[in-house]
Amino acid sequence: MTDVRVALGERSYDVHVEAGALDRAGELLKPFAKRGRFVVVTDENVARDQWPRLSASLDATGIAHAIEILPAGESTKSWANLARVTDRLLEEGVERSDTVIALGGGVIGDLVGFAASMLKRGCNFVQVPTTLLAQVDSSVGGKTAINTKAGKNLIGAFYQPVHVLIDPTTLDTLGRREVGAGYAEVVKYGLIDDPAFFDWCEVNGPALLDGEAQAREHAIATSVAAKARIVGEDERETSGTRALLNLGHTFGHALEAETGFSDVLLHGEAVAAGMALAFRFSASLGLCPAADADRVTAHLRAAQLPATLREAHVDTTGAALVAHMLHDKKMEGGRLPFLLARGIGQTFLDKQVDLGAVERFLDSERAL
Ligand SMILES: NC(=O)c1ccc[n+]([C@@H]2O[C@H](COP(=O)([O-])OP(=O)(O)OC[C@H]3O[C@@H](n4cnc5c(N)ncnc54)[C@H](O)[C@@H]3O)[C@@H](O)[C@H]2O)c1
Ligand SMILES: O=C(O)C(=O)C[C@@H](O)[C@H](O)[C@H](O)COP(=O)(O)O
Ligand SMILES: [Zn+2]
Repeated sequence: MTDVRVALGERSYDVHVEAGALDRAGELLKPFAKRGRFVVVTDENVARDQWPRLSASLDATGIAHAIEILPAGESTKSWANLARVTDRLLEEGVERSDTVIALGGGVIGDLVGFAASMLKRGCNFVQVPTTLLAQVDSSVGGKTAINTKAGKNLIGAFYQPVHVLIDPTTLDTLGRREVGAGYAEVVKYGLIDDPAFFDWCEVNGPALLDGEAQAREHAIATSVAAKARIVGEDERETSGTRALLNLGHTFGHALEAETGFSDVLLHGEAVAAGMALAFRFSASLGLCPAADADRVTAHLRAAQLPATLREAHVDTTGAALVAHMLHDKKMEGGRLPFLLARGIGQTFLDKQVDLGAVERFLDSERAL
């Protein structure tokens, strides 16, 4: 069992990690059920595999509940579903001091968090993440959003949950491909500033991907602690510290846009390819040893994650990918700050990157 505090003044909250916590959720979440009632939003797969556990626990504690079940997948992060969730919360008579539960992966967490930020100008929400990606990354930190025609997460808000409840055993029903996608965001913490954790991933990644409980819990606890520390330092991504969490995402979001935010390329898979590209781009600029870029590429491939444009199912020009990047939220004064690396565990934000060089690099990558 681990508890991590996200320290944000009056918006501080705890992230509670405990195997089996979902079966005790009624008791653990009771303090947030102000009127003895929760509205839970989830998706169809989680409704089938994990909702029965939460619902039984709420029943056992005498907490009334209503549930809204959305379709699964990235396309659920849409204006239409934002309207559907907010309409349902209004129908259910949710008040500002009530708490909505987001039960699911990053898609549900991002969408429901955004809906909660808008409902009567903000009601409480609890994240109960059920994918590895959501447990190590998206449930913590308060970035909420939907996708639009122009790109990824372009409409959203910083809006913190009041609590995060993580039960690693919910991952027992998650598919191998989705576990792999979450693993990319685990590896990210090692690559950002924790080379010893990257070493740990090289040794223990296979066990984690196989669902070995100890490896899984260590990865979740380490990732949540890293994310809480970074978010605590720079909640709204203004100082440059939080931008480190965007390693691989400028390339990755462009790859997701190119594949139409579809099942062809999951977010975590796009991030894996994006991190490999960021390391090889850094090596091509002479910033990072080629051996480190090779090590990153090899580790992601060993985890069956894509590490090249071809492996990410993207066959387009550097210019087309850079055009997607111009929507990146890090754009500042017409320039795009890039996350580059001097080596494993030495990521930094470079504000002077020439987009022409990015374009030429991506064109050269098409041959791989
Ligand atoms: N807010 C943030 O800080 C942040 C961070 C990282 C990623 N994200 C966002 O998260 C999203 C990706 O999240 P994701 O990878 O969790 O995808 P997801 O939410 O689409 O879940 C992946 C799939 O797994 C299914 N699923 C979820 N839990 C399950 C379980 N326990 N058993 C069986 N099936 C289960 C879902 O139904 C879905 O089909 C992207 O939109 C990304 O932009 C946000
Ligand atoms: O929490 C953050 O900050 C992150 O950047 C985490 C990322 O893994 C996540 O995908 C996030 O949603 C990307 O944010 P965006 O601002 O680039 O949309
Ligand atoms: Zn991400």
